[in-house]
Amino acid sequence: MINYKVFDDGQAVVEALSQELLEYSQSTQPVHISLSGGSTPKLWFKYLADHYRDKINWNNLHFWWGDERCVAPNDPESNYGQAKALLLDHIEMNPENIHRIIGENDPEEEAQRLAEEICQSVPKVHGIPAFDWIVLGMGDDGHTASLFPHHTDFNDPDLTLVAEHPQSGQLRVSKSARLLSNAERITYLVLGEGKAQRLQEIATHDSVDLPYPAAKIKARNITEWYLDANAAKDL
Ligand SMILES: O=C1O[C@H](COP(=O)(O)O)[C@@H](O)[C@H](O)[C@H]1O
Repeated sequence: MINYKVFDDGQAVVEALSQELLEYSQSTQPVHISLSGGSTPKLWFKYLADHYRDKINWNNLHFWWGDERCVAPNDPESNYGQAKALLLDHIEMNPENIHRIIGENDPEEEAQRLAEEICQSVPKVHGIPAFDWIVLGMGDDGHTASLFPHHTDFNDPDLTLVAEHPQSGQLRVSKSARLLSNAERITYLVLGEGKAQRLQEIATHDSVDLPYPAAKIKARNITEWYLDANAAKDL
């Protein structure tokens, strides 16, 4: 049974996510959170900067990313650059708690460096780093992070990898399926009518019969989908 949380609109979705982040920030332990890239989280980042800047204890949180385009942070394609402009530049957060994927580095070396940083910083469960909360998006094609349909090795033993976007050929550094799946909690954040058909397909098929990483990757404990009414219209 897929755990859907459907809200009237995107604003209501990001308000709910912001409340979740606020609760994490009240923890007495450091909390490791992985943010999604792409266009969908823009609304959330802006909302956090506008409404939660002074409420959240940012320094209890560590921010990571699910994936990054192999570009510099000032490139409009950069996931980190987007989060910086919309959120990080507007809050007081210790720079040491911001673990960006360095998109301008050599991709293979960066994937290796990132895996080492994760291993050094994130507490392990079953011998694998276990993020407290991973927020992921879903592309129209069913990809998540930079794990693409028909191009993902779900048995890859590595924690990170270099992926090539199947259409554009753009290189990206991504968390692997193994690392994502060891999270305590995964929240898919999916907004808009453009995603409705893919969501309907995922809702009506067993994930083993689908090629979509977003359908297959589930957390150790909680896997949930935060949707607006447009995205959920065919469920
Ligand atoms: O998890 C993710 O999902 C998105 C999907 O992007 P969107 O533009 O449709 O919101 C992906 O491309 C992104 O890099 C990733 O972090």
